[in-house]
Amino acid sequence: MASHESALAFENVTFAFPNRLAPVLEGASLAVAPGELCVLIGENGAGKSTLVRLAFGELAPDSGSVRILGSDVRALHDWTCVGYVPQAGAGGLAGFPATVREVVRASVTGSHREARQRADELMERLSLTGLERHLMGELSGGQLQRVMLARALANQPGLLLLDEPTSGLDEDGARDFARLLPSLLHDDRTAALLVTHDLARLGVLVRGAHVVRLENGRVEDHA
Ligand SMILES: Nc1ncnc2c1ncn2[C@@H]1O[C@H](COP(=O)(O)OP(=O)(O)OP(=O)(O)O)[C@@H](O)[C@H]1O
Repeated sequence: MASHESALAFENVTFAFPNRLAPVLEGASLAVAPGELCVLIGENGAGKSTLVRLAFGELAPDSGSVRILGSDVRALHDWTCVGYVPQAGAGGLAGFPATVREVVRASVTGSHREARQRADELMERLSLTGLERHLMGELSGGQLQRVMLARALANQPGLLLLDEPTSGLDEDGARDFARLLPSLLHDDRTAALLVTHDLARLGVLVRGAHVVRLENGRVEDHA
């Protein structure tokens, strides 16, 4: 598939931190098609977080290009087409004095009615029904992470970036998250890049996914 049709495309990307001689990425290429779930694995220090930071345009490649939905990330103006789910606990919302409904609704752009409908739909699909009036501080780690996912999907992004979304969750929390994610992506044709070192716990999710490995600065298909 040509890169302009990919939800996320790294083409021959090389990147080194200024204070380091060895590049973290060295000719790395990766294409995530619309609607595709791509799981990126790799050893500690392989460069997974660096790759995500390049996808956000927070770091710029020394050579090669990073494109999101056809636009070079440096020229991307409307970031509502990208959703982000941080590591469990990293969202910083646990102590936020707001209810689940307020947090999800406030993430939807659009009219009051649209926001209410979309938030209600997301809370239902993420098994948050019944928790709408709960304060963020009253939720378990798994419930909090599902709220983070609802927020990230609020505006039907074309691309979702998830950085170790299940690390720090207990078994049930990780399993629920992995069970819910694929159908949500599928229904909205949302592409996703999910970074993890925890393939085993993502069982269900990984079965339908394109799994790639970052090793020696390059991205290879995982056998
Ligand atoms: N700001 C920085 N300056 C210099 N080197 C860095 C910086 N950030 C990361 N590195 C180095 O870049 C390499 C890749 O780090 P990165 O955090 O991207 O790996 P990772 O695959 O995400 O690892 P982990 O699974 O441990 O999170 C490592 O050698 C790391 O020490």
